[in-house]
Amino acid sequence: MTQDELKQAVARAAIEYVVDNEIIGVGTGSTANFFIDELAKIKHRIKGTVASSEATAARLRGHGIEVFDLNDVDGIAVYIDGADEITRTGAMIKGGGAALTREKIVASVSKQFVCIADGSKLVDVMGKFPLPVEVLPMARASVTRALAKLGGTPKLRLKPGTDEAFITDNGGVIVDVAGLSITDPVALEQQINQIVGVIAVGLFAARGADVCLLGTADGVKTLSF
Ligand SMILES: O=C[C@H](O)[C@H](O)[C@H](O)COP(=O)(O)O
Repeated sequence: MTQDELKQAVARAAIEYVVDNEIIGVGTGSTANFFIDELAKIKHRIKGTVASSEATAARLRGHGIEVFDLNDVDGIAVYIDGADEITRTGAMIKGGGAALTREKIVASVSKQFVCIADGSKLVDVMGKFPLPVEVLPMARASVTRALAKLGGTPKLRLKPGTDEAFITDNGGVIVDVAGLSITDPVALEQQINQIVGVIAVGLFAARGADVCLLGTADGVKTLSF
């Protein structure tokens, strides 16, 4: 099976977790996109969605699925999203698609977090995937210096093919920290959150996934945390 076929398989399996007549939180990225396409087939069953990025909102609306502002909903039954890395305890690195801050906000108000990922994302120790940190532009240099002290190599994310900083949906920039070996994700998440100028860090450890649907050659495996 190709990686895309694995992503499609977990996206299909995630439909089981959609709660009828409720608001569904929807993540960002290639795996989440497969999920949106599956959700479109049962859109009549849900009340609507909250999106974790402008790109996701546009794809949902393109399918005729209602997208609510988070401020206009009382709660979210389930949040479904991909990950860049996930451990066997449900901690994740997210933000490869630059949507980490809104993803974290939507996840924080959702009753259940269902991670959908192809098998390559499951790791024993996170950090092979550079850790994304969203930063206020005026604090780029000071936050980069603080992140360097943690032992990794921070690098400003650029717009593809340019030497200009990539700008997020929130007007922030992303600093990707390579070369970390994240043995205590909860502690590192807390430590990075305390750096002044950090908007959010792409470590989802204090609030990790509740369930992971992992696409493997032997089928979709369900990990519960
Ligand atoms: O900002 C993007 C998100 O955190 C994605 O969920 C993550 O990067 C995984 O994306 P993909 O499903 O494309 O591998």
